[in-house]
Amino acid sequence: MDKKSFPQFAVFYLDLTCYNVPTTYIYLVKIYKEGATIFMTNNSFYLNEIWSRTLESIGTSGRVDNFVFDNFYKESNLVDLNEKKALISVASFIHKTLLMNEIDLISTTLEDILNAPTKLQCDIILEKDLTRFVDNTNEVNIIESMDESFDSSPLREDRTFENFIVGDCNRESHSAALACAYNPGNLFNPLFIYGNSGLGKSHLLCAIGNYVKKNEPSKKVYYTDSNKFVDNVVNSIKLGKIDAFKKYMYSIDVLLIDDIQFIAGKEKSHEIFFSIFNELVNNRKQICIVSDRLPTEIKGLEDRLISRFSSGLSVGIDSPEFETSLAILKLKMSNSAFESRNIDEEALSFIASNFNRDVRQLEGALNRVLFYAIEFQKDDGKIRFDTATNALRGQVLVSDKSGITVRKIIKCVSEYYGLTKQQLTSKTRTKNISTARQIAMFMCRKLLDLPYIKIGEEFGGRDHSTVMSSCEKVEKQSKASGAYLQALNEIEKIIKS
Ligand SMILES: Nc1ncnc2c1ncn2[C@@H]1O[C@H](COP(=O)(O)OP(=O)(O)OP(=O)(O)O)[C@@H](O)[C@H]1O
Repeated sequence: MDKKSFPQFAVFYLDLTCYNVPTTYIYLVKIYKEGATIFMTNNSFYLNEIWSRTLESIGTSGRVDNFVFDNFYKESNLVDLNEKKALISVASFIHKTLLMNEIDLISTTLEDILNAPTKLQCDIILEKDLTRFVDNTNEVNIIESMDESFDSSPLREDRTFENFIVGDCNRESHSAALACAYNPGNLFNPLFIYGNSGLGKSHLLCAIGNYVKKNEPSKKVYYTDSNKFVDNVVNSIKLGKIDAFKKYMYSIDVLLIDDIQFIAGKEKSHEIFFSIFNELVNNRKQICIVSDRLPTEIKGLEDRLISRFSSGLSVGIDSPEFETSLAILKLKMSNSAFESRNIDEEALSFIASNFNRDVRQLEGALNRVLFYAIEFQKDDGKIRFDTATNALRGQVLVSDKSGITVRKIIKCVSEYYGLTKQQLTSKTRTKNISTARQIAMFMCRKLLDLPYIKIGEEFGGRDHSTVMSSCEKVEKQSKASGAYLQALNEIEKIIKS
């Protein structure tokens, strides 16, 4: 062969008599200087032949209902085959589910037809996924490419660093997220972002993904919430593809996991995630995780995962303060269909100061005002303070009704024990002050469901583990002493009054 002129073509014949197939199997191979690819094959004649014999055998075996056979089996095709694996394509997810249930029958029949010396692993793929892997010149590598189909969650392209408003509440998490996106795998690994619902954690996760995809398109980004991850683990185990799933996950460069708290209690997923975690971190691949609480506060999470999650950087994200809320509202206005509506600063300030528990609440209040304005406003179209207060009247009352805040809890508990508020949040450890402080922390957890870390911050920057053990002590003591329990009940009543 003249080695200087590439590409060249060669024809190979494959002897299939061991499989009792009379068809000659021909490959037209395109040879380059660096290697070769199969340019064309009569693969499909051969596969059709095998598959029609397999179906005939299944159809006449009496093991499948005729209706099912006509509607599901006959609609399938054998699209690839090698000595270890067979790949069958079907039209819909329902077909796939039904045939997966009968995979043993399919594989044993196929093995019989082929007179296969070893066991065959059969996989079922949707036709629509198949087209992604096949082009008209190359029919190979379908089986290898199948592993691409492990579902991720959609990465929201509209959530970027550019449209994330930064303030004191989220500065640290924003900087850490940006640093990870800029230099994945090398700075903080894993990055763990925690905070209450609606504060922008998923937004930051998507922003990391979008940034990497834009600036380093060769890197493989995978975004998933932990429910989807658990589904993938369960399905992969069911389909005998867990090794393929792990292999696929090992190939990811940036793994973004939302709401990790939902993995709690799912033992098998813990195990799989643990090995994926170690593999990625050891290979300097970036992992970013978000949760509504610190790893140590997630009940039902294995210790080894807690320690892995805590081994990188954990950053919190808080409720937006007034200025950040105002800036977010202005951004949302400029991006909304109501961009042209004129809303005055006072109306925005009203929303920013009354609905800033989280950003979702801010967005909801703004939308309510905008729709209210369209529905009821008959003046010059400018949305003013009174339009906003009218639109949100009921909502403000509702949020005012409970009225319980950390400040109120500290005030009530300190008054109950004849202490000052400063004593309650101080470092003093005298018994009566410690007892009152523990109760106040416990009430913050019970009545406001605040994360331990947040309670710690409110009580003079205490460690979350101190808060956790204070709450446990109060619970224990309330079970041991009737008088203590009575005091607790009285305090709770005062706080709620
Ligand atoms: N700083 C911010 N700037 C602009 N938009 C923000 C900001 N923070 C949050 N948002 C917006 O608020 C909404 C809720 O944010 P997101 O879904 O990221 O919250 P989350 O903390 O992940 O909540 P959950 O835990 O419930 O999933 C989204 O529309 C997001 O774009």
